Amino acid sequence: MSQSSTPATQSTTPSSGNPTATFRVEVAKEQFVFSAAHFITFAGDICERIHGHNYGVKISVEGPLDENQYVVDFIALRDAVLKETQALDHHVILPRDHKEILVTQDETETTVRFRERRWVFPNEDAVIMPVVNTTAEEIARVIAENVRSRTREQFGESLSMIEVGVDENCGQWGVCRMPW
Ligand SMILES: Nc1nc2c(c(=O)[nH]1)N=C([C@H](O)[C@H](O)COP(=O)(O)OP(=O)(O)OP(=O)(O)O)CN2
Repeated sequence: MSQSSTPATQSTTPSSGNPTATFRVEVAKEQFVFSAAHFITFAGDICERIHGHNYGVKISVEGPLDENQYVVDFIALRDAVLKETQALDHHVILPRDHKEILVTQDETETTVRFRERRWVFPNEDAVIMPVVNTTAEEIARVIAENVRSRTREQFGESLSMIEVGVDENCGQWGVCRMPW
């Protein structure tokens, strides 16, 4: 017989080939790109001009193998990340928690103030993110938290770690790693 007669759902000992092995799934697809505008402050009070990036994303999760010998299904993880990248694509990303970049919304418009400067966007163009500064590191954290909550029911509690990297500019990665 060319195929195993063992059904995929039969319980196996995780990492049965080598009990000391650990496993990780990484997904880094060309589709994981989002084009978005942002600006940050740095060095205390320097506020960048608004500008855009073609951000890239990669993700990995660590944990034991399941009955399929998967950490998690690539496809499920890929689709969860795509929901995040698609929600950010062609938007301006604004910080919710910055002390001086103040973001307010009325029924139609999002107004942003930094000292004497002011920017106004249609609400549908703006994503207000729960971050202090919209750095690659903080965007990575939010994507990691969102993917974790989106997939927790499906992937269960046995995973140990999730890590998301956000690339701002062809190799400049901010990475966030957190417990599952
Ligand atoms: N650790 C981090 N460092 C920096 C971040 C960051 O998120 N994490 N972000 C920035 C700025 O957003 C900056 O705009 C980065 O953009 P970039 O285009 O790479 O910078 P340049 O304008 O110098 O690049 P060009 O290639 O000249 O366009 C800075 N640091």
